[in-house]
Amino acid sequence: MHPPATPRPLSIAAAGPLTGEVTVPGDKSISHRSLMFAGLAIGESRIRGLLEGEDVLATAAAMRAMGASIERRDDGEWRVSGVGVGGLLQPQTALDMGNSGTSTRLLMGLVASHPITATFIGDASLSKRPMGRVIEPLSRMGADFTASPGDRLPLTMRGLCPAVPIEYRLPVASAQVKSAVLLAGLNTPGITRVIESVPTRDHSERMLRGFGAELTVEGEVVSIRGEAELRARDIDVPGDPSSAGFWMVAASIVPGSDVTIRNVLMNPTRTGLMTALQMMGASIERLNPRDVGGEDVADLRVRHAPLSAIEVPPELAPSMIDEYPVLFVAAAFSKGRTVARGAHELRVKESDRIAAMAAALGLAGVSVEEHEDGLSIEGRDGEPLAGTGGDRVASLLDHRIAMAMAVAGMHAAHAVAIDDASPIATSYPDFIATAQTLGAQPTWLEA
Ligand SMILES: O=C(O)C1=C[C@@H](OP(=O)(O)O)[C@@H](O)[C@H](O)C1
Ligand SMILES: C=C(OP(=O)(O)O)C(=O)O
Repeated sequence: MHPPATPRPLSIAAAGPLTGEVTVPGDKSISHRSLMFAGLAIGESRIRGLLEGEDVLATAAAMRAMGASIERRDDGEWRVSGVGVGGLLQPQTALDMGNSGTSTRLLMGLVASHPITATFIGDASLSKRPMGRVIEPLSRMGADFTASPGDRLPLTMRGLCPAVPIEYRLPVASAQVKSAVLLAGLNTPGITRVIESVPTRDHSERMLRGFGAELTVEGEVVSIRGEAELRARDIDVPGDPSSAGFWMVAASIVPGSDVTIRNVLMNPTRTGLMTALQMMGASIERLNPRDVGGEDVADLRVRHAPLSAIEVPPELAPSMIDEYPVLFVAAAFSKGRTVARGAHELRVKESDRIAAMAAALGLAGVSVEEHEDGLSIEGRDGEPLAGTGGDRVASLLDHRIAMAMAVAGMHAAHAVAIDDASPIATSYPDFIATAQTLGAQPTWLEA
């Protein structure tokens, strides 16, 4: 198994308004896919703005282990020369996926239709997450699996070439499962179809088309023609709306704040948090809207505003699935009781995010009711949080819990302490430094 990182306890307390400009790192979903698709394409792709977080670096290492040439230049641009669809090589050692569900499930899709055997391992968090949701369709396409009990990592899979095209109706709203099947379809003769009744992020569809795959979306049906040839291209990765979400909430809850977040991806499958915050009364202005490589991008100016509780529409869930932890923080400062249901998927992320946030907010003095599929939160109508006293919030190897609770600390009478902030490096290595530039005062504690 992946060795655990040394825990890095952190404390954060109110330090006045947050002001200034931030640039968030490249979108995580697009970064993973850039490396995978460029790694399968013919020719050299150049990628600018890649997220250099641990999750994406795990994807880079795995693609290298299967033959792609991937280099980072000193100016931050990444150059990738691919192996061609069908050209992935047998990895010589186990593929270490670290903490990353996206790397694991999408790469399993790629391996499924190549004539190679690969072992996937991950950290303690990833090793608890369900892989049956991809094992099931990929087995139908002909891949063979030996997984740990409960269809978990470590697992070894053997791809089949040629694989069998399938038509697959997603039993769960998941872009990772959709993408795994489409990626397996890339090297499968004929047409592979995925039917999704609830739309999820569509980066695989947009980007595969951009790389030259024959992919169509008709209503709920996504179809890809296999034995595709992908051609290298240049990619500018826009800023990650999930990372921007922390500053949207921080600026909304800390009195006097005025923060501009530059270059944020505004793909409508990703803007659910912004919609929910605006329903709560947040002041978020979309500035300078533009198109970057086929994606909508804008700068966001967020100013402090009193927030009101809402019933979070469950249909927003897929477009804000990773943002619930920080939405729960916004709810804790709102006037009234916020109810967020229909988000059962949160139980199978890096941690059980429903239980983790109920415990974390409870420790910081917020009254929370846990439901099987969400939380109800009694808002404090703008009053600062009490803080965690002598206790520390458990981040449970989950970057989003650590960052959400750091945001909560930015409007707390006494510090919010977090037992381990090291998971933040999986998706947002500069988060703490950025918090400091905006005026927050995080302090590292003794382990
Ligand atoms: O496809 C992707 O890039 C992702 C899909 C989502 O997972 P699910 O497909 O499990 O909902 C999301 O939580 C994850 O952070 C990234
Ligand atoms: C769920 C997440 O990522 P992954 O599934 O890739 O681990 C996340 O980033 O919140």
